[in-house]
Amino acid sequence: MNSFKLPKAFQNQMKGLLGEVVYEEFEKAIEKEARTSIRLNPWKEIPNFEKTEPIPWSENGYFLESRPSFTLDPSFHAGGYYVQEASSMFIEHILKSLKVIKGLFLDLAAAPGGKSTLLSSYLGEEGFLVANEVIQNRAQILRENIIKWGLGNVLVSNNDPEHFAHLEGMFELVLIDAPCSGEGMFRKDPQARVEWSPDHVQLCASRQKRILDRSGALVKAGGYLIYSTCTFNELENEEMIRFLTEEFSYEPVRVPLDPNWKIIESKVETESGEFFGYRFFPHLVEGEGFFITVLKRPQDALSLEPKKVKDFKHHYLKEIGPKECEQIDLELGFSGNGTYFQLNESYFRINQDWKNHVDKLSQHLSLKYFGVEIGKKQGIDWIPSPAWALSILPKNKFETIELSKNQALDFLRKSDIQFIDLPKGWVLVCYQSLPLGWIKNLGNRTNNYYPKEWRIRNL
Ligand SMILES: C[S@@+](CC[C@H](N)C(=O)[O-])C[C@H]1O[C@@H](n2cnc3c(N)ncnc32)[C@H](O)[C@@H]1O
Repeated sequence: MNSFKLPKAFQNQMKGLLGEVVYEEFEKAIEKEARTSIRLNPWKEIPNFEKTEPIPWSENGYFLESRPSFTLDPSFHAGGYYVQEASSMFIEHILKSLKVIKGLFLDLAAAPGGKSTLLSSYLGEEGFLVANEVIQNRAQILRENIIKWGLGNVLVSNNDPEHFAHLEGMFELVLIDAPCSGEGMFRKDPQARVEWSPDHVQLCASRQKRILDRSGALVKAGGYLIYSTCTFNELENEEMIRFLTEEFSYEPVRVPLDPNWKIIESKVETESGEFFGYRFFPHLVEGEGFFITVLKRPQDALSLEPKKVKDFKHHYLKEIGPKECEQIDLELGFSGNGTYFQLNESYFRINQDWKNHVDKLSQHLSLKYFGVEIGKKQGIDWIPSPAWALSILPKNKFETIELSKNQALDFLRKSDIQFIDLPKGWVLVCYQSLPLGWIKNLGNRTNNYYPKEWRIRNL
């Protein structure tokens, strides 16, 4: 039983939404323990994962029997899976059922990266995602999670929604997982109950309007805007659909539902017709409270396809010419259509198809990461970066060793590990075949190159 009582005004609001009788069930449900679920990385296989109960709307989502210590599981640090509550995974169903084109996506409020890793998985090698977070230290966590997920199809930026003004009509899909009053988190996060008040709901709604005001025009013609919150009240949900349809031209989208899922469809009357929202109540769904809506940008809206910049100039990003890119690919054992940029001496690789987009994005956004950071070049040698180890790019030029669980945890603690017969030079260390990072055998000692800021502490 939670020691933080539900605020009276919240109880009344929910009774208004659900009725007195159903409210009782709702209240009982939020006093119960939340179920733990994970979403597997479809590009990284965990050999020993025993598939548990699947999440009905997600191909890669599973409920776990109990909550293990994820920190003590090396496969988690290797980006083999992401811990995410089940309702949020519904985005996968939306993308698949609407067959959203795998183009340029934007996740405007992305940290810590739950939904970004889902979008990255959906896009795979065919699309590219801008994962943006306004708060600097949260953008760092987002960067770490994107690097560990490892697909190389993401650019992480640290900007206010305001800074996207020059990118109107550029995105196939814009996701706004808005900061909200967090009513759907009352079970998982009791502190959310303390912070809740009707005034806070109003404050969140004003902030959401500000964010939507700056993002409504970013979607290209025929593309989609997805808006979601982890709160139940109408002010932060249905009202935002009304706001969007008043400010921008959008068409309604209805998402197919299986009645067994018990997701509640909400119909919203607007001047532009009837729109739809989807609410996840914890007494009906095995997941946290959630609201999501999808809107489609009409075909006659603006679209922006970035053109090739002839003389790309940037104050810290350097473009690498095609000849040198080919040479690097050859040296590192990559095939396919990669292109490189250099930033602070380090080389970053992206799929050539997204180069013009990255050129354009880099002119307007504060980049924290993009593609895969390969590493630095020292003479004819490469100093491989931790991000390359964690990426799905090949690492065939290096020796590899498989670690036991205890050795893997020592590596992740950045401790020294004793090895017998370790090859000389850079060695890729893996746990259950999933790469974790690099060590370098200098003969008389071995250095552990796991990033200091990611190391696991006190465990
Ligand atoms: C619900 S969380 C996002 C969770 C994330 N999408 C995920 O699935 O892991 C909302 C995010 O919005 C960010 N945020 C707060 N104020 C904001 C603002 N004014 N504009 C844009 N984002 C904001 C917060 O820092 C937070 O990371």
